[in-house]
Amino acid sequence: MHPDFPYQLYLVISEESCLHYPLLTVAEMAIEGGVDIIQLREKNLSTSAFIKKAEALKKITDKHRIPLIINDNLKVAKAVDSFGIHVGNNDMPPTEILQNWDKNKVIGYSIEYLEQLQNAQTKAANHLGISPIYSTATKTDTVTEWGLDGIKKIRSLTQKPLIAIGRMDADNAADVIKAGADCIAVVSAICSAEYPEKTSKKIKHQIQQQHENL
Ligand SMILES: Cc1ncc(COP(=O)(O)OP(=O)(O)O)c(N)n1
Ligand SMILES: Cc1nc(C(=O)O)sc1CCOP(=O)(O)O
Ligand SMILES: [Mg+2]
Repeated sequence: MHPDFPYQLYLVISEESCLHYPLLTVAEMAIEGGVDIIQLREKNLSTSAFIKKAEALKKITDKHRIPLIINDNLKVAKAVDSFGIHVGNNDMPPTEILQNWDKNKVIGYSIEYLEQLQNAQTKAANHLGISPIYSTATKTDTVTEWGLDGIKKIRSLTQKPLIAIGRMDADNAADVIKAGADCIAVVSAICSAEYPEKTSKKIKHQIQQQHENL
């Protein structure tokens, strides 16, 4: 486990991605199954509707004492006093977030190009999303498909916590951890599962087993 990011299974959730139950139900089931951290990623809500949903989700994450990350929107993150925010190359950059939010807040930043590892945004970020490991129908505006070799390369260039995202599931989680990722981020494998708790448990087990072997 990375000392600066003691989370192994990261749920990225939106209402749209939840196929069998409402978002709050999926979140609670996933936490029961071992999810350690949750990001609320609502790309089509107004800021006020995003805040309402984030407030409802934060009640659950607070109850279970796990961190809530807000995708993209600093106003929402501030309104709910979230643990942190996740941004990519088309969002407010980490350096600007640092200037406009409490210094103890946590910033995640997506890595799409190797050159980003040398930039000021990576330096300002607390952890990095490897974006994506494998191409996925859940997010189609991506550039690099990093694969296992990409994870190894990025691992050799930075000590920051690495979050693997993009078509992650129980079948590939162990290989991704073995390649150097610290944490696995999941949307559809959990949100579209008939049994989100059982699926989360399965993925978490694969991650933990692999961490023990390293
Ligand atoms: C953990 C994690 N990693 C990467 C992303 C992608 O962020 P971004 O590149 O800003 O794309 P959108 O999610 O905003 O579409 C993420 N959200 N979480
Ligand atoms: C939110 C997100 N970001 C990505 C990136 O590559 O940066 S891929 C992605 C969606 C991942 O969904 P699934 O687990 O269903 O493949
Ligand atoms: Mg973004």
